[in-house]
Amino acid sequence: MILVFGQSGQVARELARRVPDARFIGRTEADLSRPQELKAIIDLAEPSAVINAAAYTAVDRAEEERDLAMTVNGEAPSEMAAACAAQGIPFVHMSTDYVFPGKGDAPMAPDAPTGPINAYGQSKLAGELGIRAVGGPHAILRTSWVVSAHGANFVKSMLRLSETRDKLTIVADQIGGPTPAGPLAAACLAAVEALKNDASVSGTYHFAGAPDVSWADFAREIFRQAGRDVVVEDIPTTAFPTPARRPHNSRLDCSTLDRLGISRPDWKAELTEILKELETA
Ligand SMILES: NC(=O)C1=CN([C@@H]2O[C@H](COP(=O)(O)OP(=O)(O)OC[C@H]3O[C@@H](n4cnc5c(N)ncnc54)[C@H](OP(=O)(O)O)[C@@H]3O)[C@@H](O)[C@H]2O)C=CC1
Ligand SMILES: Cc1cn([C@H]2C[C@H](O)[C@@H](COP(=O)(O)OP(=O)(O)O[C@H]3O[C@@H](C)C(=O)[C@@H](O)[C@H]3O)O2)c(=O)[nH]c1=O
Ligand SMILES: [Mg+2]
Repeated sequence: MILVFGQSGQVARELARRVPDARFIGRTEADLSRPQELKAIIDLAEPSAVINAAAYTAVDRAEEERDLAMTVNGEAPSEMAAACAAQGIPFVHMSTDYVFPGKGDAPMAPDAPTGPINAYGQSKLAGELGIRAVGGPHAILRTSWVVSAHGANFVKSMLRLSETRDKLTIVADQIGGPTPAGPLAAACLAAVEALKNDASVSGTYHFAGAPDVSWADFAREIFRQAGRDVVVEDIPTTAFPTPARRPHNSRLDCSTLDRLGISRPDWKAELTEILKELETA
């Protein structure tokens, strides 16, 4: 039995579709702000693998709640990794493009130097370092710009804004790969299988949708596919002030994914599926 931390989040819901017999632990059963309780939960469940799909993901709010973000994203995953290592079972975790400073325009390889420029990124980097320090069989999948028919994400924000606006200004100088949560959940499961067969695939991987685009281009494709008549105006990041700084370059070099037997998903095709799901919801 696979144990999943997270229940209502984007990736947790997509995992539930693919492995209905996994056990999903929500916030009421395991609060990641209390990491010291996680080992007992894992020990008691005796899972064959653990996937952590829970995280503090409110990027702007994290600037105000640094300690909470650090506990949930930094300490909790390290505790999970330690419990998994003690049992000798695979631990799969997700991290983010926001661990990088985002300079230049070349895609970042998994071993490129990190240097987060916001509190969320710092907390996610702490989680990565903790998991690696434990040293058990693990996979860290760094992903970016996750979207799905559920939860809070850019696709749903854009559709909501289009109800009241016929023109939007969207930043065009932050570039990255929008990542559909369904294929990301499948990638987590592929990582579990790969680790079961061969623990030497342990390490950090990049998994993002292709092709890389700006948020403005992403918004235009959302409105095109959804048939919404909204004009998107390109603006620089400086014209859209937010509490958290965001990296300009979020391109992830995903070329080592073949070690897990997977490749980058085509986000435009997946967006079509997400919009269909939202229409019938
Ligand atoms: N969303 C994105 O754009 C990106 C996400 N990632 C990473 O991918 C992974 C999955 O993200 P995604 O599915 O989008 O995240 P969501 O924000 O959709 O879901 C996060 C989940 O974590 C849960 N959670 C938050 N705080 C706690 C807590 N203290 N105790 C227990 N559970 C908690 C939330 O529960 P509740 O519903 O009760 O609040 C929610 O179910 C995360 O590791 C994230 O950092 C990486 C790059 C981009
Ligand atoms: C609503 C809106 C957003 N924007 C910009 C702000 C921001 O740069 C970009 C995306 O906005 P969001 O609030 O969705 O971005 P954000 O929540 O920071 O998304 C990030 O979440 C975390 C969890 C990650 O790990 C990252 O990979 C990334 O997905 O769009 C505009 O330019 N105009 C607008 O009208
Ligand atoms: Mg957000």
